[in-house]
Amino acid sequence: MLTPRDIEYFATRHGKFLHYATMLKLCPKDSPECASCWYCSRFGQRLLPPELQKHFLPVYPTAAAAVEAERKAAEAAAAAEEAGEEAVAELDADSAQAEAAAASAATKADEARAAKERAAAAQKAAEGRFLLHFDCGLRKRVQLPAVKHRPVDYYDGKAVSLDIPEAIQRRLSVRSSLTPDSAKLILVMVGLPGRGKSFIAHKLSRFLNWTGYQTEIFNAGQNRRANHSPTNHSRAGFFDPSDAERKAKRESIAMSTFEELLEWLAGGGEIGIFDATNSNPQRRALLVSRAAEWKGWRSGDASPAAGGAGAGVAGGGGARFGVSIVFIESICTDKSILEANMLSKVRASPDFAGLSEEEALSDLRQRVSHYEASYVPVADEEGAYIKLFDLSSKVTAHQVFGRMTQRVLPYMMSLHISLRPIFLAALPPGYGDASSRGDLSCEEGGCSSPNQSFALQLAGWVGRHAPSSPLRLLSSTQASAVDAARVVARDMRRRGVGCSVTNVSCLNPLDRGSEAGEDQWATQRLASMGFSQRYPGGESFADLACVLEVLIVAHATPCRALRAYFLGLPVAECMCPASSRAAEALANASRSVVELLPALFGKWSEEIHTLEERGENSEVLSLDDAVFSLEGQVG
Ligand SMILES: Nc1ncnc2c1ncn2[C@@H]1O[C@H](COP(=O)(O)OP(=O)(O)O)[C@@H](O)[C@H]1O
Ligand SMILES: O=P(O)(O)OC[C@H]1O[C@@](CO)(OP(=O)(O)O)[C@@H](O)[C@@H]1O
Repeated sequence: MLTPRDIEYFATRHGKFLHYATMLKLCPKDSPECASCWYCSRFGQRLLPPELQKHFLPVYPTAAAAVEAERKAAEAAAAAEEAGEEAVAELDADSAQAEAAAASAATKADEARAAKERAAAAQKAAEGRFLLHFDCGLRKRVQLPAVKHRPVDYYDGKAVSLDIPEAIQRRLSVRSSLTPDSAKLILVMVGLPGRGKSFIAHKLSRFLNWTGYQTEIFNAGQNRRANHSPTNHSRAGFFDPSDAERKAKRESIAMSTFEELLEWLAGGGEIGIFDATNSNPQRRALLVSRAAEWKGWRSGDASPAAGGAGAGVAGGGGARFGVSIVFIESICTDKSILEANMLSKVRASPDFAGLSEEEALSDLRQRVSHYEASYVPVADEEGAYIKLFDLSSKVTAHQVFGRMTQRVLPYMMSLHISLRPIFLAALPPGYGDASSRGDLSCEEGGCSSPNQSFALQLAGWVGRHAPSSPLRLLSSTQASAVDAARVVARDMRRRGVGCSVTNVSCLNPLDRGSEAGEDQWATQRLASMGFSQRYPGGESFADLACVLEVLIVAHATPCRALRAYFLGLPVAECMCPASSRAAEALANASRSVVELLPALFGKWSEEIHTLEERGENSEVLSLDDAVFSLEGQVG
């Protein structure tokens, strides 16, 4: 059964969500799009399922107008016919009067015909297009205003000239030369030591892998440490730019690391992150020209004519892959941040093993001053870049185009280094994942008891374990999760701890499409699905990963997907309960909370907590606290 939230969910994911109404633009009948259309595959071509009609008030402004016009036209035609008959009847009595009546009847009949034609045209225009006005209880009923075209400014309706001024054309050609969706992307880190380059690279890699792009980091420092003795290659002197021999060695290490990256891209990788200081324009120019001449051919490959797995081919003859380079530069001038960064670096990096903290700090400072001597920030002429200033308090972007690159920018803007634990609480089966989407007993008339007891247990656990600072609680928009969040929040506030609750539909469970409700093999199937494989008429893990931007409390699938993100594990693997104890805890009825704890370098560790049979505070929470009207959610 479909619920209002199904549509809200659909609309949110498919980007056609208008505040109070959802616009579904259905495919033209029998068009090729039908085959790939989510709506068509689920509901059949252009048919509004009866269960949907039951839950929503369908308002078809154009179609309704057509029906209404048709009704009026029929009325007018009937009236005209009647008037004509009356005129004929009266013809003998008073021919002049009858003639007038007949003329008026003819006019009315003409009007009726015209109205009918208008109605038919409107009906045709409305075909395949419905405006669903839904009344889901979460949102107020609104009557959509009739859509009427009116000029919005003085450009409206005026013909355009196709002669684009030369200056604009020049800009546009640069723009379009940068826009092609290259099959491969190289992110080149730039910045002095201790500016968070490796930290950012790790975060980016985890995020991009999570969203489905094969991403790998190639770190020049790591190569140096692996292939050269630490005595001669770790101390500050090795980084002295005036020492030609050492400089050449550093260049050679960097370029061979870059070659490894290219090699990996040729083997199927999609995004390579090159982690080194890349702190001067000469080095960066070298990387750009090497990537430009590289076409994805590995030394041992057969001739270009043999083709290959290369997707989006950019560039001319014989090109195998298109590859773009974007510089990611971290600039930080805040002295106190830098001091803290230096400390964390000398404590973590093997370069400083065997030195006291003081010696290590002094060596690192000297290394930084060597780099400062030749460091030049990335300039516009060098190509595309994203620059982060002082912990992303300012972000600038230049020539950031293309599908993959555009994924990176919003992530960079929201990147932060604050440390806070994250608790994932998955609702027990029967509340989302295990049944069909939205097929919840809670949905219609309050919660069933297992859910209440889970909410009480969770509240009790949070009361005992959560910090005394305000808690931010995110839940899905499904009633069971909303309920649980509300119970926890009430309890927190009762204890005098602030708790804000946000309900977000992107935390709703994975849509299992036509397989919803087939629970006996759901877990098995879930475990064997690939990252991008979709449930028939439903969604894939990739779809889920694409919409999750905020974190916590919901149903098993989004919780497991979030855990994969934080721990940098493959989403498909984490969906399988057998893959780890934590995955199992988020998949079965064990009623657990998985705590994700920030570790060094933006990494995370996890702990599993099992909720006790009865929450500590269950006695003070009345069941009425857990049951509430969804209407109350609307401000
Ligand atoms: N955008 C940033 N600006 C400044 N410092 C950052 C930033 N991001 C992370 N950091 C901090 O920088 C510290 C050192 O990071 P690291 O990645 O080793 O630097 P680098 O690779 O540039 O030498 C980390 O402890 C991290 O907290
Ligand atoms: O070749 P450049 O661009 O100097 O960058 C590589 C160097 O960057 C450093 C700078 O300190 O990276 P990292 O901090 O990641 O270890 C050195 O270890 C590494 O040898």
